[in-house]
Amino acid sequence: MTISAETIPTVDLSPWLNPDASEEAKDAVVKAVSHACSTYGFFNLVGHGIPVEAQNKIFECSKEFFDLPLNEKMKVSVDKSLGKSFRGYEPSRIQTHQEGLLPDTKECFITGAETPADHPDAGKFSTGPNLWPGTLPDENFRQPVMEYRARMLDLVGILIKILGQGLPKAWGYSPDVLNDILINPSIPMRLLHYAPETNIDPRQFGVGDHTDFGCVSILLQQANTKGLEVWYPLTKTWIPVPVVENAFVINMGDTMHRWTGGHYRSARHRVLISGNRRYSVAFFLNGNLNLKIKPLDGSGEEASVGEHINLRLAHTLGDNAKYLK
Ligand SMILES: O=C(O)CCC(=O)C(=O)O
Ligand SMILES: [Fe+2]
Repeated sequence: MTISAETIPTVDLSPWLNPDASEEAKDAVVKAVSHACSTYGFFNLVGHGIPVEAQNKIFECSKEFFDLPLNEKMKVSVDKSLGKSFRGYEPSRIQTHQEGLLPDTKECFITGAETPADHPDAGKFSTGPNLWPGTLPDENFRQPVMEYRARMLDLVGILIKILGQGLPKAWGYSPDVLNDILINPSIPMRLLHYAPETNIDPRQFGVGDHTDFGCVSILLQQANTKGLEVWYPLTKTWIPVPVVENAFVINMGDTMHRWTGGHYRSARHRVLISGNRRYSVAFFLNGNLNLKIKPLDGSGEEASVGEHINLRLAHTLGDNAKYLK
């Protein structure tokens, strides 16, 4: 694979999923993923086996939801979610990632693992029942959203195994070393909508310069759109993340960065605004919130996954962090 400052790599997962593929072919997938994550922290994934119909369906769900009148969307706004579960509609201009920037223009609809309200953990950070808009029939919205989430959970499980195998051999860990992150994981997913903007202020972004908080993020970009960029420190430039046909963008978050002593890089990224509408879907493996992780390279202190992520989210919400209290 060539290192190019113009774009991020594309990795083909199909040999990993093919029971007849050779060990060499599977090993080449591990090497390609590991290289992409340690160099860029970002790559496009093809050959993942998730049908195009499932990708189109989730965008249909997004359109149905975001087309609702604001008062309907506000009926499921995040301030109505149980305790600190942080589910439902987050309106535009709520989250600010850097001092000096204006709040993000994106609006989003957040779901997570479905935990009933009477479960002992319901209401804890990122844990609880989802909020579903009453006006959208289950079969048009709730069911396909939950089906898509299940596909993402399967895919992220595969990625965690590959990432575990791709860690430096000199560290001496079993390839299963990352697997505990998948036990009862926090897995928020955001349907995202960027409305066309006419007044373009240089401090305004769809999503401002940030890193993701969790372990692994899986992003689906709408075809024929642009705006996502990733910071590449070697050239000190923002690299556009192109929409590759039938691909998911995979990126590493802060928890993975910290866990691997920075070996897998949580890269800064942002979404530019434009006069064009854009939809995307972001699935985040935060992981098991109770898990205590210590950098695998021996470089730092132990930290709990949940505390780390809660603090990072609260910071970006500023006054709106009341939703987490
Ligand atoms: O919409 C996108 O392309 C990226 C969204 C993103 O970075 C995020 O939600 O963390
Ligand atoms: Fe992000």
